[in-house]
Amino acid sequence: MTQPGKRPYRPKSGAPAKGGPARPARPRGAHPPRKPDGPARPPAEDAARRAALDVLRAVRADDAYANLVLPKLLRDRRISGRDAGLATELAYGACRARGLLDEIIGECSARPLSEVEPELLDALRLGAYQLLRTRIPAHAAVTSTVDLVRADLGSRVTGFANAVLRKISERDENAWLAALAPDPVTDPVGNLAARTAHPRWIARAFADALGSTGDELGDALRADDTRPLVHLVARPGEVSAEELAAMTGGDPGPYSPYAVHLDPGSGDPGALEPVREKLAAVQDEGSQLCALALTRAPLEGPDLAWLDLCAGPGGKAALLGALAAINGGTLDAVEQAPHRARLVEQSTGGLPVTVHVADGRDPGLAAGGFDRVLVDAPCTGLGALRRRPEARWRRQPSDVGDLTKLQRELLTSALDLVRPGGVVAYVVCSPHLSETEGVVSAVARKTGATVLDARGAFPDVPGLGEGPYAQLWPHRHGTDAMFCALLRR
Ligand SMILES: C[S@@+](CC[C@H](N)C(=O)[O-])C[C@H]1O[C@@H](n2cnc3c(N)ncnc32)[C@H](O)[C@@H]1O
Repeated sequence: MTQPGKRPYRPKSGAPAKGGPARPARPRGAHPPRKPDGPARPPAEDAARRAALDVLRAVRADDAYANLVLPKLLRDRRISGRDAGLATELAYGACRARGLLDEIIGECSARPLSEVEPELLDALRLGAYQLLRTRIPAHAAVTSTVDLVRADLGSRVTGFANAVLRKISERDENAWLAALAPDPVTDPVGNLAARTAHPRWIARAFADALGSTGDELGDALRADDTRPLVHLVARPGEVSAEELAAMTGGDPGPYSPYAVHLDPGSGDPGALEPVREKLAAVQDEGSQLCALALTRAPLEGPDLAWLDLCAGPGGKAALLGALAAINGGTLDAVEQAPHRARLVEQSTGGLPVTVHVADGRDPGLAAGGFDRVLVDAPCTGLGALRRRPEARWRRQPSDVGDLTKLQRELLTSALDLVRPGGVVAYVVCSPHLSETEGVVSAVARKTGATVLDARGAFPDVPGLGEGPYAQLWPHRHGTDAMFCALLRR
């Protein structure tokens, strides 16, 4: 069974049959001989699945990020072309669908999942994903997975793996969902959470923010399985979006005057000449819009001193610094983590930006000393799940409480640092109402700050919500789900 809208993987015709006679068991830990000039490589036909399995293991055992581990692993093992495509589909797909895969594996396992050794469970996830969400023939999915299990764990568990996978293969994904997903009438959010392989609490958070438990909620959740286009930001004063589009073969973005969208498959954006020469950088168009919203809010009086209170790694600081340079102003950029502060220094080199390694809650800067302040606060990142395949299962509802406390403290500090009449933009990459409206309304109540209608600072962007906040969405705008509130002290 394939997901609607997903391009299924089709094995190359003439590919070696995986359902053929069983190969002799390879003793545990044994691999093909190491070539003198490189690392050990598994047989070519299994290189993709081996890579995908190693990514699943790194994500589980080391808390690694799949989208950082996989490209390195493909490079190191010299996996390219069709094999790299398959490895990517399997690794990212199995990470995204993990909760759903586990539920189905649990139904087919004679023992509880908590008693299945983690390395075996990784392999079962890889096999289940192939069975349920690709067009790889069932016998190939089962046999190749059992081969990996045998190579890594020995023959003692191959019978168990084989039995579980064969049982999974008796139904397609829709049939499993019909059996396992909550009833769509009495529990529409639970049903969509299961159908789109999201934890229920995240589907609930999206439903609350959208005011939808129906089609739009489904669209929002499905957007987390799409691969985002790469967006560039043209550095103001250096190059226009039109010039950058001509230099890169991309298209100007629909909303930000500095955005360029690259075609899928245009390769590593870091290798593009305008990016190497710092005329442009990779930045989601939604992030550009939120940084611009700070500069677009109406302001009376001086407008030269700007502050970015959570600046690392420096994407918004670079855009704000370039605009400040054009206006004859300056930007102070605060970042708590020293290594991220160094990234801010790198991204803002040559601009009128001063970087401070400090806690934004008490950065040691003059109270009331700034005309405009950006708080791009640490958050759950639920608005960028499409960028982090494993994130939806790693984040926990308990994360929200700690983060909202920090967010309230940072926003309160920003309102102390801005001058009377000045503007604060509060931004998070999450639509979770506790992190968005909850934080802003609590702080506005406590400090007496005025909440402005932020939508006016997003000209020509439709579908921002009921206001006074601006909420972007991947399924509406093609951006991350960024939230922006504007407050006046
Ligand atoms: C969402 S990121 C900011 C992204 C950044 N504005 C950009 O566009 O590149 C939040 C940043 O806040 C930093 N941070 C976390 N707690 C902080 C604190 N108490 N004070 C200052 N920075 C903090 C994190 O290290 C992280 O770099």
